[in-house]
Amino acid sequence: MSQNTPEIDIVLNEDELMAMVDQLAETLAPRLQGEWTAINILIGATPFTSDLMKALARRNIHPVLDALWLESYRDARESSGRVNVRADITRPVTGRGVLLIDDVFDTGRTLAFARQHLMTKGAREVITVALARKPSAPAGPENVDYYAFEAPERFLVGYGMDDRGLYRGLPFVGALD
Ligand SMILES: O=P(O)(O)OC[C@H]1O[C@H](OP(=O)(O)OP(=O)(O)O)[C@H](O)[C@@H]1O
Ligand SMILES: Nc1nc2[nH]cnc2c(=O)[nH]1
Repeated sequence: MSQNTPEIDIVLNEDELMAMVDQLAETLAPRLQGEWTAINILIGATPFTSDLMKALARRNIHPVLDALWLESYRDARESSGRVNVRADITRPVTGRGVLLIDDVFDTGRTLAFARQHLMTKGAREVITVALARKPSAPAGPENVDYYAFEAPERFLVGYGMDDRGLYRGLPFVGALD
């Protein structure tokens, strides 16, 4: 990488990522029968959502795809403690199952907010899925329902995850100090 790029340690390479996403789709497929909406939590979950949707489609599962733009970190490496809605979903979810898709589950605030937001809109049930789960993330009833891997307690970048807007396009998951 260029001189101005910090040292990024590879946590998961592209092949490992694809295998994990495929395994998640295999696990989720039996639960996604009937009327489901998959919601990409913008911006970070976009590459993961794209690959998960393809893996589900290969299993003949075709949820409606929508997006919910939430923001709580902006350019910081710690949560602001508030979740702001920058743009809401575009189709009703009343009576539908909702699969909320996020890249990383850290303090759990974003998915807790999103779950409540979708239940208030009348979703029949909400399932949460994240690519990565931090070891310090909430357990018990606040836990994410499904995740692909337990990440190190470091700041993750790549495969959608950013540092001040950078590195979302990296095809692997990396960690910065
Ligand atoms: O579990 P939490 O502590 O809430 O952290 C997880 C959230 O943090 C990031 O969002 P961010 O606010 O940085 O927006 P982004 O998706 O645009 O990067 C990430 O995409 C998750 O949505
Ligand atoms: N990019 C990025 N965003 C996060 N939001 C919560 N945790 C993280 C993280 O480790 N990396």
